[in-house]
Amino acid sequence: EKTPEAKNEYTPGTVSPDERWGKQPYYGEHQAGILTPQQASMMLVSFDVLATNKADLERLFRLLDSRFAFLTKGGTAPSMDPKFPPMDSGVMGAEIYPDNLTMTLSVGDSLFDERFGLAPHKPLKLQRMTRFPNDSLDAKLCHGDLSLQICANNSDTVVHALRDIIKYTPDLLSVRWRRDGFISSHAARSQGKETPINLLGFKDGTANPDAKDKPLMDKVIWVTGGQGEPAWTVGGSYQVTRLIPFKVESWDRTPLQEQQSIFGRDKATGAPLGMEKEHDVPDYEKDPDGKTIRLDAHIRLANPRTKATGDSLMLRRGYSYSLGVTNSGQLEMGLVFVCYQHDLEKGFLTVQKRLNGEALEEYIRPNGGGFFFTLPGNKDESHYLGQSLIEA
Ligand SMILES: C=CC1=C(C)c2cc3[nH]c(cc4nc(cc5[nH]c(cc1n2)c(C)c5CCC(=O)O)C(CCC(=O)O)=C4C)c(C)c3C=C
Ligand SMILES: [Fe+2]
Repeated sequence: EKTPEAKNEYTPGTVSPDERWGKQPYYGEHQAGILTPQQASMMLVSFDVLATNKADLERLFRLLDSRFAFLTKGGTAPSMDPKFPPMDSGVMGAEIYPDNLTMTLSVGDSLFDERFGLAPHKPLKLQRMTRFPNDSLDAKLCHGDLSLQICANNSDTVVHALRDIIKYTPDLLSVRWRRDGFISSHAARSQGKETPINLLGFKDGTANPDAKDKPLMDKVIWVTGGQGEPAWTVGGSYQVTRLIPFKVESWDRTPLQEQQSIFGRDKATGAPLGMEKEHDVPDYEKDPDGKTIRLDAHIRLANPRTKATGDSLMLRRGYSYSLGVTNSGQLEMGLVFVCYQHDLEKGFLTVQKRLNGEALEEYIRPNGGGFFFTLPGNKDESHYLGQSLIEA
């Protein structure tokens, strides 16, 4: 009798006949969930660490490592002794499918305070997120000792993974804030070929650097050593998270022409204005006065494509969110902006400074998020995630 997995004849790297058997490798030089093609469902959870000494922080990292390894591999839910609480929440049934689950752990600036003696080992560019001019930050939605990005094909898998982590860490972690996100399952199934559309109706992610280009990823995304970074950070990356509500009621009453000029792209095709195809590259030298793509268009400010600014500075991995309504009756929806880069200053901070004052600001007001450093991957079962930091 074939195992259920064999029946589905799943080959790693392909879409399984039953997508729930899709598996992302857990062990490796880098954590999964960064270069992984975006799964349909995500959750971003920020935690305060309750551990008060380094030994307990190590226990936490070891525990998270073993739960991540189990959940991303999948398996049968452990059997239950009715005298004890069930080992598993049971929300996925008897079979815990891997479902392309990735769990990506990052550490915040506050983890390097006096509690664990880690201050001398802080990543060089890691800092507490500060307010940008158009922000209206809600303290309850900002920062955290840890960030956990959970992504999978289906949201029940994501919720199951969160419940598992919470169950195993009552004395070690407390949730600070969390946000659920989604992209269309059609875009997710295309494995990066189809660009997801955000809740302003624009393709979002088109000009991302090619995640399959390893030399480019080593240049743009991963800390590779030197440049004053502590040795333990090699293989990691800076993670920026921003919660960005949209004023969708006003946006939906804004003329198409204005919407397109704000981004600098055609809404239907995603092509830069004046061009035909989504992946055509704008030539700003031929448009110095912004007659075709205005000078304060989002894509032009984000990436002016001059020799001085360079090209690909970050990998964006954003998700839409949709909650209820605000106290004043407005739809509460927007973008969970997530990006990764090897240098927080050269990446997000430089780009965000250029975006300050952009035309899009009329329709957005960031209210949360934080800056984190994504730990290097755990290379094999004889190690644990975060070991290089604990042993630094
Ligand atoms: C600081 C970094 C960025 C923030 C914050 C940001 C917010 C933000 N972006 C969109 C929608 C789109 N962004 C697009 C392109 C784009 N955005 C950034 C950076 C930030 N965006 C970059 C670096 C780029 C690429 C520019 C380029 O190389 O040409 C696009 C166009 C399509 C694409 O390339 O993805 C859209 C659409 C929203 C809605 C938003 C916050 C509300
Ligand atoms: Fe953008």
